[in-house]
Amino acid sequence: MLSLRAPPRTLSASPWRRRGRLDGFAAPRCVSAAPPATTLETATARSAGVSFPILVNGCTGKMGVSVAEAATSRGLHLVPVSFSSRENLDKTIQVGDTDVEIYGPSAREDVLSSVIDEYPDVVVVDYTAPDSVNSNAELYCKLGVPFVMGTTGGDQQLLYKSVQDSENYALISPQMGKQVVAFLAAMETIAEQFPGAFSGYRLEVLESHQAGKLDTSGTAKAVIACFEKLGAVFDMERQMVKIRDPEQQLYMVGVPEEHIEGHAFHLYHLTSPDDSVSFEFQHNVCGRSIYAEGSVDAAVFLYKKVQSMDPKRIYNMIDVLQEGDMR
Ligand SMILES: NC(=O)C1=CN([C@@H]2O[C@H](COP(=O)(O)OP(=O)(O)OC[C@H]3O[C@@H](n4cnc5c(N)ncnc54)[C@H](OP(=O)(O)O)[C@@H]3O)[C@@H](O)[C@H]2O)C=CC1
Ligand SMILES: O=C(O)C1=N[C@H](C(=O)O)C[C@H](O)C1
Repeated sequence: MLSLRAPPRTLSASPWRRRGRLDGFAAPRCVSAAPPATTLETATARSAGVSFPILVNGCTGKMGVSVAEAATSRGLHLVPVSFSSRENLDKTIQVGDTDVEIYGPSAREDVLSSVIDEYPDVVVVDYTAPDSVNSNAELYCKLGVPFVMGTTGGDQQLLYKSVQDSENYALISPQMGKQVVAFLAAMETIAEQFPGAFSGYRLEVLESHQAGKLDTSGTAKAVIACFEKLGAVFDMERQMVKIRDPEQQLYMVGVPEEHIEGHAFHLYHLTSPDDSVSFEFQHNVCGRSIYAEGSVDAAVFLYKKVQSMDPKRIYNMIDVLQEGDMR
């Protein structure tokens, strides 16, 4: 177990350690996960003309249940079905007034087909696990059901290929939080307009998430891709600092104790070749409400695209933001 006095080796040469208690990595003041009632009312009113069935896959998990709750709060019809990687779970999850029945892998194709028969305009939102991204996407594409892929990891190239080949509708994004999506959009714009502007700069990246997170942050990977276009050099395997130890998160990163089990802190530090210039960017999120609300925005956006038979078919959250469809 690592302590403040003995920082992890991976952090030993980093700017975060030089600052002692990572004091620049301060947590936001996180109060409540629930948005104020007035915001919900506004959102419900805004999506009043749009109501459709939504199936959230991964309701045994934390994001799945948060999205299901946000969807019902926004007046969408939650399909009372979700899937698990476990067979014969014989479990229901209560979300508001809905009892969501959980099915195992062997039943998922038949059950999803029946759902599509009953709710032909259903949209699926997927928050499962990195190792199910591709097989789940294959199934949604095979059955022609539009889906929002919030789950990170898997083979992203294959994911896009499955959607392209099937001509299905999908929205894929490792990041659903509006303000972080805006930051990512800004990074993509800078990278496109000024490629090589940070040539030779050293990049250091730290990401801290709850211990149960299986993969490296998909958001960090997307931001790093932009820094690479800007000319910074980064070796994902060797240089990425992933913090999953609650003690380090509490004492070194500064995550509030109540958010140790649900946070996403990211820090990117750039240093010029002669050490005379440095840049630092951070986005620190406590809880999951911004992703849950963004996921519902994504489902509403995708539903509208399907209804209007939009030819683009594959979208990301920057598309949603650009069309002014994020609350
Ligand atoms: N895009 C974004 O903005 C965000 C993305 N994420 C991503 O969402 C994913 C889930 O995160 P989180 O909810 O915190 O993780 P959890 O571990 O809490 O939940 C994931 C759930 O997926 C279930 N699961 C695993 N395999 C399958 C499968 N094949 N079919 C159906 N369900 C399955 C597991 O349940 P069981 O054991 O019953 O199978 C588990 O409960 C991660 O990839 C994370 O990175 C998270 C936050 C924001
Ligand atoms: O697993 C999480 O929690 C999160 N995953 C996403 C990612 O991998 O980028 C988004 C956010 O960091 C929360």
